[in-house]
Amino acid sequence: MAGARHGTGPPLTRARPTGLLGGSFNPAHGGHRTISLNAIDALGLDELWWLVSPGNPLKSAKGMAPLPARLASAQRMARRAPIRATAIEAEFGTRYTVDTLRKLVRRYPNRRFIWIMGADNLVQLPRWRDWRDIARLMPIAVVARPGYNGRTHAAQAMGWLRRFVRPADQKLHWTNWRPPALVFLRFSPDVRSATAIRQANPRWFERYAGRAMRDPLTHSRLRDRERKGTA
Ligand SMILES: Nc1ncnc2c1ncn2[C@@H]1O[C@H](COP(=O)(O)OP(=O)(O)OP(=O)(O)O)[C@@H](O)[C@H]1O
Ligand SMILES: O=C(O)c1ccc[n+]([C@@H]2O[C@H](COP(=O)([O-])O)[C@@H](O)[C@H]2O)c1
Repeated sequence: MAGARHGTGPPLTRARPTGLLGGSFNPAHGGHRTISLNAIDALGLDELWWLVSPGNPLKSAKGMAPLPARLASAQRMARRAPIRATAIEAEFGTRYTVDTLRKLVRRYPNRRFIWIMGADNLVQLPRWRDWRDIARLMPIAVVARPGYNGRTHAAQAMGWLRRFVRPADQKLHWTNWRPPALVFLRFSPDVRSATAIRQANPRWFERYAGRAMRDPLTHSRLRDRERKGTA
C-alpha cells in the first residue's frame, strides 16, 4: 500500500510518474501545451516537466532568443496545467540530454521518468550524444507530428530501437517497463511550430525583454518542494 510501512524498512511510496519534454521553446507554443496535456492523460503522469534548453547542441545560437525569454514564454504557456517549465539544464550546467537525464534519475529517486519527444526528434536522435544510453535510462514516448510520421518507423534510430517498441495500448503501464522501451503516441495532429511563429514575428521575444530568470523553477526549488511535500 502506498506510504505504508512494512517491518522496519523505509516507507514505501509510489514513484511519481513524471514526463520530461526537452526543447528550445523558441518560443513555447500551443503545440507544446497540447501534446503535453495529451501525454499527461495518455501516460497517467503526475507532472510533465519542460526542460528549456540553454542551447541545443545541434542548433546554431543564431536566431535563438535568450534563455530567460524562452523560459518566460514556456512558463506562460504552462499556466494552470500540471506542466512545470524549468531551467534545470542551466542549473545543472548540462547541454547534452544524456547528462541531464543521468542527473535527474540520480537526484529524484522517488520519481519515474519518461522522455517525450516529437517524431522530428526521433529522426535526428542518432546524432545525439550517447543516444542509446538515453534509451537505457528511461522509457521514451514519441509523439506523432505532421510531416514526420511517415519517416518515423524508417528513422535510422529504429534500426536499434525497433526491438524495444511496446504496444500503444499498454502505454498506461509504462512505469513497469524496463528500459529500453519505446512507445508511439498519436494524438490529433498539431501543425504548430516555433519556426512558424518566428517567421511570423521574428522579434517575439521583445515582450519578455529584460526579464531575468526570477522564477526559474530550478532543481533546488523543485527539491525543496519535494522535501516539504508540496511538489
Ligand atoms: N506540434 C507538435 N507536435 C508534436 N511534437 C511537437 C510539436 N511541437 C513541438 N513538438 C516537440 O516538442 C519538443 C520541443 O520542440 P521545440 O521547442 O523545438 O519546438 P519546435 O516547434 O519543434 O521548434 P522549431 O520549429 O524551432 O524546430 C520536441 O520534442 C518537438 O518534437
Ligand atoms: O544530447 C544531445 O546530443 C542533443 C542533441 C540535440 C537535441 N537535444 C535535445 O533535444 C531536445 C529538443 O531540442 P529542440 O531544439 O529540437 O527543441 C532538447 O532537450 C535538446 O537539448 C539533445
